[in-house]
Amino acid sequence: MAINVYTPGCHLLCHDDVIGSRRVSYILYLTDPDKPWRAEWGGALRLYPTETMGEGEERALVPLPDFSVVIPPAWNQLSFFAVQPGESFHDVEEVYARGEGEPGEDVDGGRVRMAISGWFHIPQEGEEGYEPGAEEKLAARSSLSQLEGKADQYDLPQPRWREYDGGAQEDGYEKGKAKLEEVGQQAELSEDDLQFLLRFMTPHYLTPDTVEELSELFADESSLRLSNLLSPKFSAHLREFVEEAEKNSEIPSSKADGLTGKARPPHKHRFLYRHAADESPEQADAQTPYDALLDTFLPSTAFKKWLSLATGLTLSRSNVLARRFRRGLDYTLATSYDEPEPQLEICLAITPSKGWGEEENEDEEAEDDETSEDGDTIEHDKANGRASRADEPPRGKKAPWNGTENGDAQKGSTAAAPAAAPATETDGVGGYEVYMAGDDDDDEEDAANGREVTGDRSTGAGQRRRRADPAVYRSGGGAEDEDGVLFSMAPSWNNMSIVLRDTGVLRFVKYVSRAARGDRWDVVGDFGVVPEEDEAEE
Ligand SMILES: O=C(O)CCC(=O)C(=O)O
Ligand SMILES: [Fe+2]
Repeated sequence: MAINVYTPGCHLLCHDDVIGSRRVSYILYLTDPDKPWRAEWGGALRLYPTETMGEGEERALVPLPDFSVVIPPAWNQLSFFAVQPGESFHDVEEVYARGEGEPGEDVDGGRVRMAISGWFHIPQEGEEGYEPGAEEKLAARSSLSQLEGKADQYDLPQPRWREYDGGAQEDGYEKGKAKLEEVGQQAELSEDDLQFLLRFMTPHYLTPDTVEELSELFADESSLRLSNLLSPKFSAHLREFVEEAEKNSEIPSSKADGLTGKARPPHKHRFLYRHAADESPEQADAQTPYDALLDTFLPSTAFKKWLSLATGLTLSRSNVLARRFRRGLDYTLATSYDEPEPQLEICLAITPSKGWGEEENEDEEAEDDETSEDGDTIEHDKANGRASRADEPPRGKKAPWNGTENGDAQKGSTAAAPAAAPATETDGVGGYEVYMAGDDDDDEEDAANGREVTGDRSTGAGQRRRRADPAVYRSGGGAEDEDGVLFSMAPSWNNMSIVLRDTGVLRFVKYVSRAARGDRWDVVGDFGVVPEEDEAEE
């Protein structure tokens, strides 16, 4: 049994309450009896329907991305439901902050959602109705096992990997040329590559000096933040487009079918997405700037080449996805990266609205028309791009990610004593992306195997682990920020993060509060990294 108090900004993400032998969940609402709760204040208990996917061995129950039942709280109201593994998914709607000018005599306008909640369990040993093994059976079907098991195949979006074939053609390329010029994977950018990249990127980032500087920084940090990656001209077009698109509730569609959707299941994530198209359209001028970014620029071989040079890594394949996190709705829960080889992850922030807790950038785009379409020479760059070190504290006044992330805890299946997880004021409007160190158990295991967790806090999200002589083993304690945050970035316009993500590193996007001034927009890309030993054979 627990008492939870939700004040404006508080919410609880989707979960199924399954822990151990819980059978029935109940909630007794203790809102202010003298100020009847209003549905528009939020705070409703919302239930998610499930659907059965697959057949036979592949059969799994999966919750739909949207809730179907909404139960606003009320003084002295009792709600209860059966706890069913993989089925009893529910969440608590954000308690919305009072809008400007809305009446209300006290700070929260009376929006204090207090409730007592608890669980009745199946009969325990010695109790009437006790069935040996019943609890174990329940546990096996828990959402935790769903999380790791066969239900994954029904998750959306599924990765769509694009393989590169060395000299793959981009539109505007002279066929075959790139291939001839390419000596090894990390070849210099050809004149064609430069011409192509200059249609999108700030010229500064394409100069050999900058690329070299970036690769040195990256070697130290395993991560980079690049501001103003997109050229002023392209950025201005794109911004205009996204600002217009923000007025609709969808993600801008693609000519090809089946590329857009809503991420699910909601106990892992929810956001609108669009995959990069498999083929870049024949006519570039029929593209919106959003299409051009997603279908042409980021999946291009030229961009991969540049990324390879900027990181010193040999890259194999990519999976590019545009995302829109709608305020008051969307988030991702922390998920761990479990592949044995690290992967390179980029995120281009293209959120046009302000007020995300990051320093307010002056509008830098607009005027600069110098980056002409036919391509400036790289010497003629305006150095308005800026790379910063990953261990630099995030710019801005507050660091909302320094709070604990209990607001989004997947409590049902992982914690024994969940709390209501109220978000605090320092959470701001959310929407930021965070990389966090995974479970410490791994590190202990590594230590036992004579592996070292480097003690260097500037290592970035890579949290590189190297084999080390057990005699010089140092404990990982104090190695990273105390709260385990390795890297974070708030929504912003035209900034790119590049992070080498190691096995076990967690990543999530904090729920975007309805109080945000807009939605979080970004484009993310995952790139396969060819291990160094194999490079010779490539
Ligand atoms: O407060 C509510 O309406 C539901 C709370 C809940 O789901 C929980 O605490 O697990
Ligand atoms: Fe619950």
